[in-house]
Amino acid sequence: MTKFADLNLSPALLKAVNRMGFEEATPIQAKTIPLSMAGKDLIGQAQTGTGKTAAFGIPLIEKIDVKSQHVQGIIIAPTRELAIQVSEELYKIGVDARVKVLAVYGGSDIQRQIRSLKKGPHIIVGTPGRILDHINRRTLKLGNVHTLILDEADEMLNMGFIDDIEAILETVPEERQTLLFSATMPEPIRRIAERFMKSPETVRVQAKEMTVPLIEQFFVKVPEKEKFDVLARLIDVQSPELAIVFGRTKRRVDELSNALTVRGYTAEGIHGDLSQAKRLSVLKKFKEGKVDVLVATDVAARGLDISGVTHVYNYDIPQDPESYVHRIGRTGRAGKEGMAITFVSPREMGYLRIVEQTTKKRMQPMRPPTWDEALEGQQRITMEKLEESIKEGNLDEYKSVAKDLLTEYDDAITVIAAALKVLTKEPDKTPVHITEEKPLPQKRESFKGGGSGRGGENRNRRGKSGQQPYKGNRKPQRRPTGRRP
Ligand SMILES: Nc1ncnc2c1ncn2[C@@H]1O[C@H](COP(=O)(O)OP(=O)(O)OP(=O)(O)O)[C@@H](O)[C@H]1O
Ligand SMILES: [Mg+2]
Repeated sequence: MTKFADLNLSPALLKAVNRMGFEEATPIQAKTIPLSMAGKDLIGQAQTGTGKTAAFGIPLIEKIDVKSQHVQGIIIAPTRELAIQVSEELYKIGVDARVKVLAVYGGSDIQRQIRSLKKGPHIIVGTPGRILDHINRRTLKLGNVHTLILDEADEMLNMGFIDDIEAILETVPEERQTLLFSATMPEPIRRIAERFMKSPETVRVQAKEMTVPLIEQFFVKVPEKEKFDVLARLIDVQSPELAIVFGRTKRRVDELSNALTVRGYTAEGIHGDLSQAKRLSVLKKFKEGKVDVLVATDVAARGLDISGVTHVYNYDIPQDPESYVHRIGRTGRAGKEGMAITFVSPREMGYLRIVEQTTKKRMQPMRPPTWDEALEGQQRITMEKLEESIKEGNLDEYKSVAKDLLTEYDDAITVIAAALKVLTKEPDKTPVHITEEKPLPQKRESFKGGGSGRGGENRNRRGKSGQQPYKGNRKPQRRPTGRRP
């Protein structure tokens, strides 16, 4: 175990890290902070939620000359929400050292950003498009940058982003330090990455699996038509504290969040077609617990750190394994438990295998809950609320009404049953419309190019009898009762 005090940090940084409640450095922090402080180029790969932000943030803050007015560090992130989050974490780390951090991202007032840029921030965190925009307007000059960081590096070097990244790199001095971090780093992308770096060291936190062991992983084989009812029942049974439902398309996200709302859940959607103001307000409500279910495209898959997310539902299985790793990584962060459930239509089973081969972790089959089981789940929530209320006491104002009721109807069981019924959100059967998505193009289930010893026969042994009933899955955290009306 490495203490931050053993990492040669300045007093201001130690103070900040303490205030943030970090007791020990996580493995990726312990391994990369010294290398990074020594000026090495690095590719850092470690599981989701293991503190990669502070792993690159702490050494960067240490290297900032606060007397200078120049931008000295630049961090590029794939989404606006992530850029904001990273800038907030860096602000917390650097506040005692008086390091100024600014987030620049699309969809927000550029003139205001320009005014902030004039105030001499030391570190810029931004999305590629907006950073380039500022470079082209000459409102952002990177000639004094000594450290460049790509958060979610594999995503940033993905085809969609690479031109922008190259254009940004051209304006940063050659003798910079370059740091790349992600939970995933497919080999072809790593090769691209090395072109931008000077004899980089790859630091991988050795883990058996690419995903976090504290996340229980399940799949439900379910025809497209039945997915929505299964989702609703699972939410009823498992009563997540906060849940994220990932859908494949923007239309899917809109339809799912509407349908969930119709059925009485507090759900909202987030995707790239919404205004930035809307995206931020949805996310804020979710963080505050005013929305229980966030329905999202992959725009929310990478990097977002929201405490209290106990369940991730993949309404559609993601097309590539990396996306799966990042999506489910929105739960099970910083040592907490979580549960991930992936819906697979029968024709998409091949994708499930490919995901498992990449993560080196099997998903357990789960049987969809029945209506009765969903009702039991909701009744359990009501019971928890009641028990809590009994413990709290303070019921005097209700006791005389209770006495009246019991005098009028002398069967106490009937009275309590009626009260329970009124308080319980019964699984709702209101019809909803979800447009059917075409399944992904079929992939063969067989394992090409082997080596892991996990051939098809294991998979075939998973008969129906091997499926876990939902009940066996303890829910990771109790939702504080009384959240959902
Ligand atoms: N040493 C530490 N001790 C305790 N908590 C920490 C420590 N370092 C970071 N954290 C917290 O852990 C959470 C996850 O960190 P972070 O978002 O950096 O993870 P990540 O590795 O970047 O994940 P992802 O791959 O999903 O982006 C954050 O809330 C962060 O503040
Ligand atoms: Mg991260």
